Amino acid sequence: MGSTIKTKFGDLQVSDDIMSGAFNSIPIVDLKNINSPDISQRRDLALQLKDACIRVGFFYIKNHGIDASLVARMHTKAHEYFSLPIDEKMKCSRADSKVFRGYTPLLSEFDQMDHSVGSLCEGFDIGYEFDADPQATRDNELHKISNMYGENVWPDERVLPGFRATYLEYYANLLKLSRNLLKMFAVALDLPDNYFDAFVTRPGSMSRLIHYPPQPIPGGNHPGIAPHTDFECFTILSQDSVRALQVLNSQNKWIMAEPIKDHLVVNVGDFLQFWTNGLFRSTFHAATNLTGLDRYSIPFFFGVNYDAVISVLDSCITKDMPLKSKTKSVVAGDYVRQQLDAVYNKPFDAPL
Ligand SMILES: O=C(O)CCC(=O)C(=O)O
Ligand SMILES: [Fe+2]
Repeated sequence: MGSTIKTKFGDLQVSDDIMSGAFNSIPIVDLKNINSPDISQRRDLALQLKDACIRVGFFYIKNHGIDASLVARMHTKAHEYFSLPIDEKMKCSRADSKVFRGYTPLLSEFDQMDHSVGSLCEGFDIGYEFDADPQATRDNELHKISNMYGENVWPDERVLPGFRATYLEYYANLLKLSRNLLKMFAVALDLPDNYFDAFVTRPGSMSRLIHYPPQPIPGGNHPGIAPHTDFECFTILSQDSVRALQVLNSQNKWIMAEPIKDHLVVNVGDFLQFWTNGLFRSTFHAATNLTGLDRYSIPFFFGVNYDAVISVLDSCITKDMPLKSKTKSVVAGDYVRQQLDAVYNKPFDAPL
């Protein structure tokens, strides 16, 4: 029993079983000491994160400091947005954006290797803007730095009052948490805790609201999002109480990432996998909503400055772990554009 999935990193042989409820296999990390003045407590946290990133590439976080009421308000705004008439949603069409921002209707995004079946989800994407970053330096015109910076598109304030303000507040809070977490990753890699700071002064981080409707034909299993890895450093996901997210474990079995109240889900993305020469796993995951209920999720994809060059860390290239990728450096914005093009415009014809 099993099947092969074609991925951007090559073919994967996966078991068809879904181990449901097995969230013991996805560790829970308590972030209460993330800002502790006691360096030994922070180092202990960094080691827990390191273990999760090496073994699984996925973990839940609790005591993360994102206010439950802010998360609830954001989910309410997502419901309100997706409940708008399609004509109103299409006024924000992503297809009109040069930087992949705005509204993507049902069945309009694809597996990066195969565009034959559209995903059963609709999405609304935003990206970095100075107003979403209380720490913004505003010392440059972003669009001159990388062609991945650009304008966000927003629904009319009269149609959806408070939508923009709530999303920017949510984004700003997630940015702060992500910059903090990245410091812990630096410690986990035996680097100074500010090692990555210069990479994230204007981080190319997108966030999206996603709505997965119930299966149109009861009993169907149309994928909501095909197996993929995320592109950036890591993703912080808020899912509602409806299950759908599955994670491929190291035995290539799907594990259901059950929703846990007030916890967020974090997964390693391609940049951290690349930086660490594969030590941290950018784990394949997918979402299919079989519940008969509407499901909403809100990923925040924490990246680095789009103009930043990411080079494999020397400390992660050893005799036992020679360089795994074809190239030693990538420009962040170029990589993300290439990946998003394969989702929306033209599939990869061969693995990377
Ligand atoms: O909705 C989810 O649970 C996962 C979404 C996801 O993996 C993505 O947008 O990259
Ligand atoms: Fe993802």
